[in-house]
Amino acid sequence: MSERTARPGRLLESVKGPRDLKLLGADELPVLAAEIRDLLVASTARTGGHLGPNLGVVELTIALHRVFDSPRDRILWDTGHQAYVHKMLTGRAGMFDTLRQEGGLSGYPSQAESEHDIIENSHASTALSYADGLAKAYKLRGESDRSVVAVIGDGALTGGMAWEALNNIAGQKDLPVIIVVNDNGRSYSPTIGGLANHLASLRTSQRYEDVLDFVKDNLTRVPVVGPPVYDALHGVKKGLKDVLAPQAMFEDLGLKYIGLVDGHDEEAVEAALRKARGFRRPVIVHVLTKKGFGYSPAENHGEDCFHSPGVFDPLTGEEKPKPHGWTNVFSQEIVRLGAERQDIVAITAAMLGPTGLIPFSEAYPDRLYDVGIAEQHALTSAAGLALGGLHPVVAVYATFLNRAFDQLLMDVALHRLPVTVVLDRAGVTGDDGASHNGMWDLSILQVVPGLAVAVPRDEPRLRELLAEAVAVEDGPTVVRFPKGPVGPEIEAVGKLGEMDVLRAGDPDVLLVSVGPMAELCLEAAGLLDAQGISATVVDPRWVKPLDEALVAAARVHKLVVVVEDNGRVGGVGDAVARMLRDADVDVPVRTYGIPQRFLDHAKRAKILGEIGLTAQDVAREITEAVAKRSPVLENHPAR
Ligand SMILES: Cc1ncc(C[n+]2csc(CCOP(=O)(O)OP(=O)(O)O)c2C)c(N)n1
Ligand SMILES: CC(=O)[C@@H](O)[C@H](O)COP(=O)(O)O
Ligand SMILES: [Mg+2]
Repeated sequence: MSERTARPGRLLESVKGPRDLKLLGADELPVLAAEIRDLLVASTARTGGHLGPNLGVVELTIALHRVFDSPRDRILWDTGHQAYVHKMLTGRAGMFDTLRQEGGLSGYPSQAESEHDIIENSHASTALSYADGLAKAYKLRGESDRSVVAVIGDGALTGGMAWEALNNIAGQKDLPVIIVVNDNGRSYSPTIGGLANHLASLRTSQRYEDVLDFVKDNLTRVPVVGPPVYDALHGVKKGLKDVLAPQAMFEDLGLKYIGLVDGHDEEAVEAALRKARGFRRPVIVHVLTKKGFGYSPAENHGEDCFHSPGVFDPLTGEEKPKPHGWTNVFSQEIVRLGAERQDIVAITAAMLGPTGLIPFSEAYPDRLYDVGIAEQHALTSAAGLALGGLHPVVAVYATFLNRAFDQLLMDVALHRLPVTVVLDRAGVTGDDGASHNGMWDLSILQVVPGLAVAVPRDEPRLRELLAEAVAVEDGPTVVRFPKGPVGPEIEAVGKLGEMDVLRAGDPDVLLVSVGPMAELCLEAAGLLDAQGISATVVDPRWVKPLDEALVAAARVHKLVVVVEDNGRVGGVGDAVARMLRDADVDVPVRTYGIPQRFLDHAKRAKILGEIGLTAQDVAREITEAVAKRSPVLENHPAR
């Protein structure tokens, strides 16, 4: 590839929208594709982002925008992580140096950015349902000439919602929904399950590999592909078609099927899409692509084809090393616990690497279940495993647990089953925007009877609380921790019931620190001290159920303050207030947490500053609150 900048190349620069794209000649498209790949690599190298998935859909996206008339026709991207190319072709190529930066381009489709983005997704397997609804709406409004195209990956196709939607779409013969299955054989890691095995048996056909290699060598490495190359290419493709049977499965469901289509042959994809558009009924276009295509460090990145690298060197693909993080600690500890306890099994919903379960899967391959992007199934399957005498540990991002709430409530908790849910990426995550902040779990989990929730403040506490969680055998447990590096170790100076006292104070303020908020709380306590306000800092460790010792502690303080990296509504702060109310303790309770709104993408530290989750903000507000209630403190010489 040529030298990379985060600026679009000449041809890409000239494409201000799909209309310009349609004017390009066939000979210009490989050049455009190469420029898009250059920009993808250059920009994600600087900002991090979903490189592999986007490298794989370059030709597919070009073809989609040449065939359909967006935004009148609607192109929906399932999950939305692979929409960078779509952004580039809809007038946003010049903004890629701002990708995932504050005020810059979002990493997912965004209505605010473009009329070409109608859904703001990023949780997987939803696009077919949106498409179903949109197409029904257009039909009812007499706009059936509009096409609705949903692009869904083989990974997202493992999600239950996708199958619920397929069932609906297939049942409506006059609904012009085009489902493009972008089949690259991978989620983060290879896609699992019966469907995936079936697709894999076609993909791994040697003939097909030959085609991909041929395309790779001839189509993308030269700026312009001449007729001899295409002739040869189509010759090979014809051979391929003769050998591989179409997917009977989709046709059996009642969907028209077009495939297999070589997703890196732009002309072939265009032809397939035009044919699909002509049907005016539900149709599947089965496109084969290679994740990371055209950038060898991604293609050869065995673990996940550079699904979402952080900052990296664009020339070598070498990633900036990540500091020791919470996920690593969990990763090590679950392996250790697995050695002690043969009944511990682990479950991931298609996120083996990101949740730190690779070492567990290597140590105990028979005790690891990747269930696909299927969080709901993960929880109820865990219930089954527990009913069968095992102790499942379900490792999932906090934001994705939202989907499996009912399963946790009814299938696990109602049965008082020993399932431990480990929530990674809890709290403000930042770069991935509104949908990826883990800011709801501590609120929704409050209502689950019999569930115990632990929030470790540092590495030793994560090890300790995880061990305590898997030791619980009469009901479910949750352990939650944030994204990123684990902070300094904070030793307790005493105990109040089962709570750790991190700082002993006089009876002014009781600071209840939730997990990693301990650092902030101790700093705030120091700032308060300078103002003549004494703060006791406690870490409950288990935030559900709350320790009864909190009631006695609250009674002897003038103000109780709860600091949590979770939505302010319904979280630990509200639970503390309720507990004190129920115990007739008349002391004001303040909660510092995430305001109840969807947060724009930015760095975590920046967001925390903006929402007032800093030691300075918390100390200042406490000082004001205390001053209002205590004339003695108001007259303190420090102020
Ligand atoms: C409900 C949900 N669970 C997990 C994820 C995390 N996730 C993001 S992309 C991805 C893999 C998607 O695979 P696929 O649809 O095949 O797209 P590809 O990246 O291969 O193009 C996963 C598991 C998610 N976005 N949503
Ligand atoms: C699209 C998606 O849901 C994930 O790929 C997400 O972007 C991962 O973020 P992390 O970098 O926190 O693993
Ligand atoms: Mg895939």
